[in-house]
Amino acid sequence: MNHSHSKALFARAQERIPGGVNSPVRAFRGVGGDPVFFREATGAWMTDVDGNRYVDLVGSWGPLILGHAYPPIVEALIEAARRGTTYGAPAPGEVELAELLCATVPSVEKVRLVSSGTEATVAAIRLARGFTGRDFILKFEGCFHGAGDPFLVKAGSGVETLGLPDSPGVPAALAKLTLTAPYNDLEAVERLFAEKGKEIACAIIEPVVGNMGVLVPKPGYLQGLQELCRKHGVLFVLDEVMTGFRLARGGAQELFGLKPDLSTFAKVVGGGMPLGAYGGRRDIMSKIAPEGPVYQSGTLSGNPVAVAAGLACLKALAAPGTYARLEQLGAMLEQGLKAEAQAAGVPVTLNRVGSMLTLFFCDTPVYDYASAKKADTARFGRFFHAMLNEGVYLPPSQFEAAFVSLAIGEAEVAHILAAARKAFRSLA
Ligand SMILES: Cc1ncc(COP(=O)(O)O)c(C=O)c1O
Ligand SMILES: NCC(=O)CCC(=O)O
Repeated sequence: MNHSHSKALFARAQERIPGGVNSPVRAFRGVGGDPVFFREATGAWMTDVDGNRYVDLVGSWGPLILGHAYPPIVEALIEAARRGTTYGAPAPGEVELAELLCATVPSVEKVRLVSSGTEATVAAIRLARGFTGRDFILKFEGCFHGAGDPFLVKAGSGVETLGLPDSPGVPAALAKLTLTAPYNDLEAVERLFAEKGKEIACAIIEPVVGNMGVLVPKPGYLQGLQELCRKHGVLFVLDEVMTGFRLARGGAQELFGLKPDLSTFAKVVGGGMPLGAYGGRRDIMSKIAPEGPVYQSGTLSGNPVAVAAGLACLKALAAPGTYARLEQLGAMLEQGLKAEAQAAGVPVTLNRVGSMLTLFFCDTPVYDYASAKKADTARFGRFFHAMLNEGVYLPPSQFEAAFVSLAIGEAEVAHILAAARKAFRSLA
């Protein structure tokens, strides 16, 4: 594959953009080599600036559950843009989207729209602190909740890929307020709450983790965490930025029967446009300004073009069979990838929930941060490049989730598995 135009653009980009990218995970630091620049994408396929084509298993890191340039979304946002790209004043679509969110996710009684997942999680933490009057928060080792200060402590995703577990620039006094516990370990939370429970405003968690690769919650783990939170007056915050509208229409909380106090959303809810949301219990959400004293704002919050894309996306996902189809596609890939790895004699652990999956290059189970770190990242890097060369775009890090979209059909599944056969054999 020729990547000369990508290489030339990357050289220029590095002069003027830190690391040549506008978000660290896009650089190929976790797999080596230079990132590919893209010029267009439709459905399941992306075309790079050199004309190479790839089946996309990144989906812009989660939003593109319907594939690229899904026509009803494109039409909705063109139509919205014609009526003005932003008003800085309320508009009907915001009410419609808020009502739809509350109707779809019953724990959400009131919701505020923002422009990214990071904004949603930062606001949810401020609100939890403002509501409880407590300063500490609990997060889980290797979980990622965006690039807000409170979360850059034992964070996953690009922070893990680059080996920057605790970012400079976050004052130590602030980082000290973020407590951590291993994912999938209730006893650790029990011990922590026994000691410090009364000072902890909230526990925030990725219900199914995507940001150290996919990790599946042990049976009863999330329910147990919810109970422990209730017992200690700690707000239970589900970060559904990746899982919302993806694992089920009502997100991971529907799948696992949870009732969080607050939830955060982004990615799918914006249909590929910059849109996030946080919401939950009415009494808690009523503390947000101007109804209450906890301040949070945004010039482009509830942007009419983003809202139109979000509404079109959520309406399309309401079609019968959506989540069964995503499960079927995920299962086909899981079975096929495992079979190809086994045939080539390459040990792997494949974690999957619905349309989120990660192939870990290790033969031991992966259920927390420590076990994820056992994966052979150098081997993943070689697999990644072999797949890229065969026209499959995977997330460029062992510690990220691959996302399956509804644009993937039987032909794309066959393409991915044929590429994997070659890629696994090249490792053996
Ligand atoms: C679980 C989770 N929470 C929050 C975020 C932050 O979202 P954004 O990148 O839109 O700020 C992300 C992804 O970045 C995420 O995966
Ligand atoms: N796991 C990474 C993401 O979900 C967000 C992508 C980004 O940080 O650019």
